[in-house]
Amino acid sequence: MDYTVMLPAAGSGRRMGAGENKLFLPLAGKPILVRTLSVFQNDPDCAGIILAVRPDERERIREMLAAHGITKVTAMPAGGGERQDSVRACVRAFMEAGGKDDSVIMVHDAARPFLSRRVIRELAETVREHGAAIAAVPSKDTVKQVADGIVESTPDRSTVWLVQTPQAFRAGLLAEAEEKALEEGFIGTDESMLVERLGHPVRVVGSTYDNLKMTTKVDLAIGEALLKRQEEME
Ligand SMILES: Nc1ccn([C@@H]2O[C@H](COP(=O)(O)OP(=O)(O)OP(=O)(O)O)[C@@H](O)[C@H]2O)c(=O)n1
Ligand SMILES: C[C@](O)(CO)[C@H](O)COP(=O)(O)O
Repeated sequence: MDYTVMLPAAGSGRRMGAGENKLFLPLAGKPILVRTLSVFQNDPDCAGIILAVRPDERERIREMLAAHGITKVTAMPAGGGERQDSVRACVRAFMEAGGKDDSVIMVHDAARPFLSRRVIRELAETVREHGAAIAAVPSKDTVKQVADGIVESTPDRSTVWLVQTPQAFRAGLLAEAEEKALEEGFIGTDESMLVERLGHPVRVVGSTYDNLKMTTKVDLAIGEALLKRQEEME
């Protein structure tokens, strides 16, 4: 089941505090960006990768792709100030290159190198039928809504899911949701929020707890430990 992946990689890694884009940091010897790209490079169902980059990093990334045998990147549009702008640049590049409204596209954070092929497959199958599907895990913790340091409410935990990427959509649906958000000045923290605003139902596919986003130094340490365990099991 073919899909094309939109990979926003144009962040600054402020919370990682590395002084450069965190995607260049090594995770057990390989840059985080290369680890994430390799998942899609090695997935026969992935027809292509569109990578949003910071213009001043384009050349360095090009060299990295060549050095690591990543051949599926078909476009590298300039990312924007917000993650959502970077994803929109990818979707526009996809459509301009002849992408069809009913093509399956996935959006995946370049900073999440541990996604599983099983989740990608289930998302692709679900989106073919329903148009929109996201990866998520049930919350293991009790969640509170808090205002000014005071608990306002406690949502029923059985209804709370922690959302990850990939998030998969029919291309035309996501493009419409993004353009509406742009027109209305709405900024969401994921693509699902934009599609929800169109009133389109978004399905949830059960993912794995190790599909972590490398956001802070603690995540890097956990990532190293996960890779070590994987190597020991192989
Ligand atoms: N303007 C932006 C912001 C983020 N991203 C990408 O979106 C993904 C998830 O974002 P996040 O983890 O927040 O990355 P950063 O923005 O780099 O980190 P921070 O918010 O700590 O600065 C990353 O792959 C990041 O490169 C992007 O392409 N364009
Ligand atoms: C899209 C996302 O990864 C879902 O958890 C997340 O919302 C990205 O958030 P960030 O603000 O870029 O860390």
